[in-house]
Formats: sequence, structure tokens, C-alpha cells
Amino acid sequence: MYLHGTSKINPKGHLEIGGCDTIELKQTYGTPLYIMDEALIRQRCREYMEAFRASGLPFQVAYASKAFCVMAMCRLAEEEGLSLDVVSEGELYTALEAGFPAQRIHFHGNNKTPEELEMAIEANIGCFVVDNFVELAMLQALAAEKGATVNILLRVTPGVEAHTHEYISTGQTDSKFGFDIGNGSAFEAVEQASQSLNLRLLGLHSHIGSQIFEVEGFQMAVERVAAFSLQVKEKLNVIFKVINLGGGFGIRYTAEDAPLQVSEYVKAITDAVKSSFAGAYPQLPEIWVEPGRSIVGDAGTTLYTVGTSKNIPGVRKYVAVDGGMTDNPRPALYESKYEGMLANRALDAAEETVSIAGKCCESGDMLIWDLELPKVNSGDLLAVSCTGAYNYAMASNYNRIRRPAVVFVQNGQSDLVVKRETLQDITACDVIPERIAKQPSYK
Ligand SMILES: Cc1ncc(COP(=O)(O)O)c(C=O)c1O
Ligand SMILES: N[C@@H](CCCC[NH3+])C(=O)O
Repeated sequence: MYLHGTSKINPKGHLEIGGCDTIELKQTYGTPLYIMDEALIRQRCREYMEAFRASGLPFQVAYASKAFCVMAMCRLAEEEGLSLDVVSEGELYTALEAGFPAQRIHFHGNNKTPEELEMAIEANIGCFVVDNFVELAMLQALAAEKGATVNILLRVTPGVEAHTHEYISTGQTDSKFGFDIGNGSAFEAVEQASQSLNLRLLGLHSHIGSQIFEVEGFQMAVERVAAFSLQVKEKLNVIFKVINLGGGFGIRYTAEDAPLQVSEYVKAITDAVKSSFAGAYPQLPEIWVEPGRSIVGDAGTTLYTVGTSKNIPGVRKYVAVDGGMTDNPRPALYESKYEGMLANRALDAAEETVSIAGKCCESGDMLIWDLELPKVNSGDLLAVSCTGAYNYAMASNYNRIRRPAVVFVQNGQSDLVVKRETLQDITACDVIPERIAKQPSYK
């Protein structure tokens, strides 16, 4: 397993993260446990901030909280000077409860409810990323009703659909997100928005996908957004102050992944903005980005305890851990690959190839196929790296399995940031209707 950030093998042969021995973390918090390397999260935040400062352009780096949204993470993003992207009342509530400055919050989503829009207007957030005509009209009406004027960006689909290893320059009309540039709806949206009295149109937003390794897709998106911006300037005399280029910067999960440095992504984008807008715009627009995965992904490690195993001679050996698709649905959803190691016997030589299964009643509940490990025993500790993004965030209670705790580790100190769910939490929202509760078998 590749050792990210502060992860290392200590002299006892144990995996150590943030100066904390994972054996001790298991004793204190139990497993499964999400361990977040705080220094690495901060380092990633700083890499973004420094790369943008170096570009000389005005900017905002908004952490895409969907990747991992808990109050401690909101605080950390705030401390590092980032803004915050939220996509639901739940994420907005988390941010506000954590004391995140509302003016640095951007609200995304393709189906924000009237209640969500009202909550965000009342909180006086910094910007709404408007996705469609229904929302545009609704936001104008709600803002007018409250006597507010709100900042907006229009989400556009620039006709660049980026995949991990390829991009296709067409087909974006068929996307649930945003106003299409190609079919004229983006232009119409700019016209409408710029005439809406309670909306202050700051600019455009474009997000081309996630876990992207090549810069060409981002550059192409900048070029198309710039060409559209120039068209808008000529025809409507509207000049955008802000161009938001979304997130999507890829990270290393396994040796198959070859991400660029944060500084390389940022340079490619800012250079593209400089060359695409130069001359045509009175001053270069402010550039916003929304990285999620690349801020928290490689800072996360999940620690499991090995339970049962099943050997099928000549076929494979399954080794089951005390978590699985409930704490990491990505292998089941996307066939994502992960690396793992025995955290309690990190120096032992590999002896067998095993496949790591979860504990759910699903054949697809597999975390890692064909992992080389020392001879595995019940009670061993398995660490899976790079689980910081879209793991806790997408965790579920399937099979009524409790969601794990999350700890931040740094400088030899561990701090709980999310408590492990209790059995009482599992039934907390259940209600037994009176007529059923009356039946004699009920306690
Ligand atoms: C609009 C928007 N912004 C930002 C992100 C964050 O993307 P990532 O975690 O790949 O950086 C996403 C998710 O893909 C998104 O949909
Ligand atoms: N949840 C996805 C990424 C979606 C990003 C949000 N638009 C993942 O785990 O990779």
C-alpha cells in the first residue's frame, strides 16, 4: 500500500498515521474507523491557495463539501482560507452550525427546493449556482419576496464531458446539470438573469467531471466558456466578474493512477484563462474552483478488523472485514480500486493473495480483489488507503449496520470528529404506530 501524507510504518511494525499507532486507535475508537490525516488535508488546501496566489489572478478555492462534510472539516477549510460549496440544506446546515462564514458559501444543486433557497437567502450566503430556468425564476421570486439581492453564477455545460482517461466533446446536451451553451439555453439564461432585479449575475460555472487526470478537458472548458463570455459581452454588453471551473482533479488510489500535482492543474487552468480572456476582457475574471476529492481523498484511511475467511481451493480466498459497502460503496458503485495492508503486521512479507469482502448480504460487497498480504488471521487489522473522499459522505445503514466513527490525527494526537453510531441511533427515527404497538407481543 502506498503510504500517503504522514502514514508510515513504525518500529513496532504497525501502520502509524499522524503520529498515532493504528493499533492504539483501534483500542480507543474500535473499528471500522475512518482516520483522517489532518496535516495532509491542510497541505492540500495550502497547495491550492499557493498555486492560485502564484497565478496572480483573483481567486476563491471552495472546498466541495460533498466529498466529506462534517463540522470539523468545515472549520478546517475555513481556517485554511477556503470557501465552501454545499449542495443541500444538510450540507448548508452543517456549515452554518460549524460557524462557517455564510458569505463564503456557494450553493449548488440541480433541484434546490424552495425551502432550501429560502434557508440560504436568510443565511445571506455568498453565491447561488443556478442550474436551470425553474430555479432562476424561483430564486428571483423568493429573493424579491424577502427584499434581498443575491449573487448568482449560471451553471453551463460547455460541451466537454471528461472521463478519467478520455473526453468526448459532444453529448453534453443530454446532462441533468446546467444550461447548455451549444443549444442557446445558456445565452437565454444570461439574458433572463441580467434582467432579474433581485439577482446579481456574477458569472458562469462549469464542472466537467471527477477524478480527471488530464488538463486538456479543463483547458477546453475554459476556451468554450471564454468564447461564450465574449459572445455575451458583444451581444448583451454583460461582463462576467467570476468564472468557476468546478472540481474534478484526480488523485492516486492505486499505482494505475497518475495524477498531476495540484500546482500543475491550477497552472493549466489559470494559463488557459489568461490566454482565452486576454485582450477581449477589460480585466481578467476572478477564478473559482471547487476541489473535493483532491483535498480530502488521500488523507483518509479506513481501519477494519478481520473476521472470518473462506478458502475455495484453486479459486480464491475471501477474507471478511467488519465493514464494507456501507462505509465504502465506491467499489460496488464504480468498480473503484483500492490498496490495503495489514496495519498490525506491516513488516511481514506477503504470503497469500486474498480478496477483501464486506459483511453485507450482497455478493457485490467487495472492497479489494486479489490483494497480496501476509498470512491473514482473524483479529488482524486491515487498512485501506485513500478513503477520505466520498466514503463517509456516501456511507449508509444498509443491513442496519452502524456508520463508523471518524477521527482526525495529527502530531501524535487523535480527536474524534464523528462519533460511531449507536444501536439506539439505528432505531432513532423508527416509529411503531399505536395500533401495532398495542399488540400483546410488544414489550
Ligand atoms: C459541481 C461540482 N463541483 C465540485 C465537485 C467536486 O469534484 P471532485 O471531488 O472531483 O473535486 C463536484 C463533484 O464531482 C461537482 O459536481
Ligand atoms: N461520488 C463520486 C463522485 C461524484 C462527485 C460529485 N459530482 C465518487 O465517489 O467518485
